Amino acid sequence: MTRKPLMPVDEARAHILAATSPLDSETVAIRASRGRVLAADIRARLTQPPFAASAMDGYAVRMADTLVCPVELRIIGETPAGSAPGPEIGPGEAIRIFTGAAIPPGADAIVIQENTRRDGDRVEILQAPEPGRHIRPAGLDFKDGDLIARRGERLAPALIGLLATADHPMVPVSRRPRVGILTSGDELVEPGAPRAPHQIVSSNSIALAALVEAAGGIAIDLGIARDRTDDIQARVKNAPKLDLLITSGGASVGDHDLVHSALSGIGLEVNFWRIAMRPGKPMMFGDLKGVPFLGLPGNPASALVCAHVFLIPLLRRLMGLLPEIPAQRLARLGSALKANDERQDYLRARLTEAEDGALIATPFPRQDSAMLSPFASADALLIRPVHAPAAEPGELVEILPLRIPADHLLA
Ligand SMILES: Nc1nc2c(c(=O)[nH]1)N[C@H]1C(S)=C(S)[C@@H](COP(=O)(O)OP(=O)(O)OC[C@H]3O[C@@H](n4cnc5c(N)ncnc54)[C@H](O)[C@@H]3O)O[C@H]1N2
Ligand code: MOO
Repeated sequence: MTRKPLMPVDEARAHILAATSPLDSETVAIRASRGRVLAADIRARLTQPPFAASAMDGYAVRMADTLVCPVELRIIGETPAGSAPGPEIGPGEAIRIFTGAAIPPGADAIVIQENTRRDGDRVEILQAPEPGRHIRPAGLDFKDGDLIARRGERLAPALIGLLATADHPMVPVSRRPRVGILTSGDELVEPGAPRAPHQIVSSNSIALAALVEAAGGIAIDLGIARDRTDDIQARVKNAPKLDLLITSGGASVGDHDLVHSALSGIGLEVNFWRIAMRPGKPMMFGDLKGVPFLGLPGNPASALVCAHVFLIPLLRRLMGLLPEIPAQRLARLGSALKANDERQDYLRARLTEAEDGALIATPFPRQDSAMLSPFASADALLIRPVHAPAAEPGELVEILPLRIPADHLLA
């Protein structure tokens, strides 16, 4: 039996991204916006700081009075943060001022209190300030109407703070993708449920749901379908409204691998099936009556590798996220590797640091796609290109970090 050549990983990802588009938007309170993705450019609604402000506790003075120090000035008022600016300072005068307070008219420098000696309503300036020293001009951070955030940016803590500062109590964000996750297999039972000796505990939908939620989506569990066409179809048909359907298992070529035929019976149009990737070869992508469909292999490591390589970019696309700085990094290989075949390999690997600070990626010796224990302690996926020649320790290799907090893990 001859087969079409397997589709390269990059091509498969490009197909997925080309076939999907960002979801519509909604408005949320800025306090509830962490991890969401801006659906519009945002402009400042005020100038920040709105007034020239002192950056230190001390005395507002006129430069002209402090050219020769020490010099004694008369204190004509006191301005804490939150008060209206003090009266205009005339020659020989100063105002006691605190961090964040408005600079009084006439003042053009702040002398920090450590450089003064106070005596009643008089202050001795011991050291001449520099012009404008410790004064934050109005608009130092941004001005009213400035573009301060772009559509497609993820709302991380600093950006949330910026938008709050710019007087935005509500922000427009893209809707969180609703992702239905269907598991299939007669051998599977939920954790904690009674099971026969020939059954195993289902983990894929749970791990995938965790990844979907971490990436900013809403995971909707469609349960475990038995290896029967009608059960697979019924669970999909009865699902609530979805933006993406994922299945795990039943993607391969065995007599009980029914996902393709069952979903084709209810309108699935396959975009591609089988890719040049290990693990993950039987992955499928298509469209089920307008809902994108990603059929992941059942082996737990295969499902999760495919999720990192395809599902996360797909969720990013649905949320309209701007392209990120490529997540891939270079590391030194920690152990020898054999030549690779026609499938791009994603090896679960541990990262350590060399004395010079460089990363060293050492693949786990066992890479069986049924094994989750190496995956759970892996720091990265080490990517072996198609037909890569044998490699020696120390050679540079590409890795996809799993633990460095990328923005998709902030949600
Ligand atoms: N003749 C061939 N056989 C297989 C091929 C092939 O090309 N020709 N491909 C192999 C590859 S590669 C993979 S990957 C698997 C994937 O097969 P399926 O997607 O059909 O997955 P299943 O057969 O349903 O399950 C595989 C394996 O994973 C376990 N599993 C399934 N779901 C879960 C779950 N939710 N939680 C935990 N474990 C799960 C299942 O019990 C099986 O052990 O096919 C190869 N075969
Ligand atoms: O793709 Mo399978 O995932 O090689 O085990």
